[in-house]
Amino acid sequence: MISFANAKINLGLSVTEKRQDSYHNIETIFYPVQLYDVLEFNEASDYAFETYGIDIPENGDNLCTKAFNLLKSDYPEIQPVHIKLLKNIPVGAGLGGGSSDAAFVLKALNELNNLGLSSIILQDYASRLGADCAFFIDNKPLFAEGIGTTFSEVDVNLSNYFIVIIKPDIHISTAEAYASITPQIPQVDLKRAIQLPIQEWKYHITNDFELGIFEKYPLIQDIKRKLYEKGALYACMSGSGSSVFGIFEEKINLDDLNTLGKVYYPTEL
Ligand SMILES: C[C@@](CO)(OP(=O)(O)O)[C@H](O)COP(=O)(O)OP(=O)(O)OC[C@H]1O[C@@H](n2ccc(N)nc2=O)[C@H](O)[C@@H]1O
Ligand SMILES: Nc1ncnc2c1ncn2[C@@H]1O[C@H](COP(=O)(O)OP(=O)(O)O)[C@@H](O)[C@H]1O
Repeated sequence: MISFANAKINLGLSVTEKRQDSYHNIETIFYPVQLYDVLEFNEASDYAFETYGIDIPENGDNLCTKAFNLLKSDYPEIQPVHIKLLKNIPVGAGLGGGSSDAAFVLKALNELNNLGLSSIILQDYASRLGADCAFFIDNKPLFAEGIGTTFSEVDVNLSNYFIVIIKPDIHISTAEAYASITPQIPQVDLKRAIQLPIQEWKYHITNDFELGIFEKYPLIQDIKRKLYEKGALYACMSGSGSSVFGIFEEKINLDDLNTLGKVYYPTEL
């Protein structure tokens, strides 16, 4: 079996409160984008995991293995599997690649072993692997609050626009980004603001991580500025960074910005 685990961008993000459990409450809109990791699952006598493509900094077990172990601990009947991951989504980019891999492993194991787990149950397992992970179960645009795992529907469709993502050679740790932020009550109702014409988003929709991250890494702010200079209707850092996305009315080639970072053009498979 082959799964294509896509990335996400955050259309706006407010960090509203620090919680007792050391996490933060946030408000954001998760939007899936067509930039993919590839996961191949083959029958095996013992569990095995291999990765190719972009290097993943070691930080304990890979999230794919964590996902396998988590589900196996509750469902011992799960068959061993050999997982091959082709890593294309940049790491430490705010694109949720690791979380997506983990969510797609949960979904694949559910299917391969006929476990019949519902979306809600899979979301619960996913949220134990990472706050971002639960969104990738249903993998459709969603407004998220709480730690990013309480969802409600949102009507936003960018399929007629062209999205470009630029990832500078900067790795940002999510935990570090949260540690250096001062939570505040949002000035704007994101769910309402997203209903405005996209040309107006830049006046209303912000990402609270930008302030601190731009100060520390001015290159990331330069990328956002460049995207507007090139005609983006809206540009914003994704999640805790370091990638920045621009939404354009029409297809555009931004290869000349590759001195600032790697330029990605997410497209349907
Ligand atoms: C900021 C966001 C926005 O979508 O994504 P990224 O930019 O990393 O992709 C998410 O909130 C990231 O979610 P995720 O990357 O899954 O975080 P986790 O692995 O659960 O947590 C990593 C660390 O980030 C902090 N953390 C995470 C989520 C949250 N709501 N509050 C937090 O304070 C905690 O210190 C935690 O130990
Ligand atoms: N399959 C995976 N892909 C990417 N990162 C992974 C994976 N498994 C574990 N990780 C760890 O998760 C960290 C953050 O991953 P990722 O989700 O790509 O970043 P971001 O928080 O920017 O969305 C990495 O630094 C790495 O140590």
